[in-house]
Amino acid sequence: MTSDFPAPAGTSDPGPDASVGTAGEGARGTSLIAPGATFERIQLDDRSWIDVARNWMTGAEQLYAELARTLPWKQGSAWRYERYLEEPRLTAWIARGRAVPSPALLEAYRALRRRYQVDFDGFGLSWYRDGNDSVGFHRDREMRWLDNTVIAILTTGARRPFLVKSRHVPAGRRILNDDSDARDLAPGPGDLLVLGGRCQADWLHAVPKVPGVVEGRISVQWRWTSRTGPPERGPGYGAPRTFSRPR
Ligand SMILES: O=C(O)CCC(=O)C(=O)O
Ligand SMILES: [Fe+2]
Repeated sequence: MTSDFPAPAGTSDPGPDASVGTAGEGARGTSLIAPGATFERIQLDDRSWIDVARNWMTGAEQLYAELARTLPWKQGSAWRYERYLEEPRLTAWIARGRAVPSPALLEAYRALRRRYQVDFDGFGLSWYRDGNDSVGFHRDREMRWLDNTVIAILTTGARRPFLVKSRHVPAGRRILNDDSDARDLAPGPGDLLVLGGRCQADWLHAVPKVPGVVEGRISVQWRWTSRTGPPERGPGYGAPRTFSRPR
């Protein structure tokens, strides 16, 4: 399974404002987060883990339709093969302190903050319109400090593969596009994945293409970094880089 290019969503530096917008707050009387949802922790290695909470949120199909209809979706691009290519998905970013577009997302944000006791940055969203949209193996390097991060990802819409694999595989074993060592967490609507510890330093993740899938998937991502350890250097994922000889 391959994607056009590795491509993490836009994240931005945390702003000074720790609050979230209140649009729609309290509009829905009942909780959408399952109070008794089970969190299974997958220990990838000593310092990297992923929590999986199946059916964490109810109503994720309706939420998909609402987000698809109402968010300011953008077509991102990245510098690849010496030119800008369109990213095969749409993205949206709701900065911290801005109104949250849906009460369900505000509730999710609050539940995550309570559980993980970290101050997440804004809301990132990715829309895979069908099985042709994807994001290749990558790390969320835009966060810069990857030593200790928490990245929560809520799935709405279709179930798609979500692959995770170590980035420390001996070069000889890393055959191009061989994902046989990857683990598929296959999150369905309402499922929550939380990637923590050194996941962004030592592990790669991807949402590969699935030919023939026509339903869309929207993921919502909340990110936090401890801002400890050495920061990432080098260009961000979309930045121009050229490998041709200088003229
Ligand atoms: O859509 C997803 O589940 C993952 C998205 C992702 O990895 C990213 O945008 O950095
Ligand atoms: Fe990512």
